[in-house]
Amino acid sequence: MGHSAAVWDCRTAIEITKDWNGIDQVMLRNPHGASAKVSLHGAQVVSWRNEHGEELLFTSSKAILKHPKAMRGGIPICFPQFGNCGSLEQHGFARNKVWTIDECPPALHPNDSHGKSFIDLVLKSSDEDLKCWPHSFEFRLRVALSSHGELLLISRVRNVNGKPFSFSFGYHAHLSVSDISEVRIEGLETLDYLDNLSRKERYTEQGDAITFESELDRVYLGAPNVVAVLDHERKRTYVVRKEGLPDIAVWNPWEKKSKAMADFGDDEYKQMLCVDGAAIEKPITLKPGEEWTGRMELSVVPSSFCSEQLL
Ligand SMILES: O=P(O)(O)OC[C@H]1O[C@@H](O)[C@H](O)[C@@H](O)[C@@H]1O
Repeated sequence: MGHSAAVWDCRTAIEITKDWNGIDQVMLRNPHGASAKVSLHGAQVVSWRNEHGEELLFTSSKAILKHPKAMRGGIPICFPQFGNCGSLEQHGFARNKVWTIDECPPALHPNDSHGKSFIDLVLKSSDEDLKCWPHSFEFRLRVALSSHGELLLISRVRNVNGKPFSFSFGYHAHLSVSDISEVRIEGLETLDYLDNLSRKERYTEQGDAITFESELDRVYLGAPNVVAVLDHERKRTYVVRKEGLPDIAVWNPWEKKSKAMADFGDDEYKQMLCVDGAAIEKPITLKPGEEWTGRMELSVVPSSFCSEQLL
């Protein structure tokens, strides 16, 4: 029996199974056959498929699926540190923790629920976390799949500590692309960026789009809230929308670096592009009791949409 959007029952659109480590993972479906899978391991979105069943996120064929390491691919959550800009492990500890399902999350705007299948996850600082990062927090993540197949991630971080704390953050989205050499990013031109390949020095983007012909590892500062990733060969465009996240990080390790990484398959760097909605240059500071919200929405449109219509 088919479902129209009006009678679609979001409760039946969710299924809980186990991931590779026996940790729960949640499958979200929409009425047209699109799906998203979220592991409680790191609250990592590990799959996002369109209504034709095509995978839209990259996962390495050599991904190491061993708790507590985050799998190479999908969308790991980088918190409370993005990259190596602090004293914590690379990209922070949240991606290596087992989150729980949040049965009674504080309310979000009705638009973030209506017509969507979604799951709410929560991570609270453990005694172990407090040893390396002595700030009590509650991190709530909603992952939602809309009836049009868009993937929405909403992070809410609350300071439940007696003192202010600061953190950096990123949705480390591994997009699946046909061939990195054929891909361009529009929306970042003329921006300043920090180049991780030259000691985070600041430069200004000169090109009229970002294209790829070698390793690239940058943080674009004060980026617009909509960025388009055009994949000419697949004739499709990813649209990345963000709110509450000033920066966009862009990463592709290229051949030499990916070969040196145990969890990358041969030449797989060609099929991957990381575009992260992030808060990196200026960490977010929360006073006791304050909450921060950062959202990222991913959608895919045919490449016949020109970027002027999107940006
Ligand atoms: O190997 P990791 O910890 O998942 O990080 C992957 C990459 O993530 C990017 O965001 C960083 O800018 C890179 O420098 C880093 O190599």
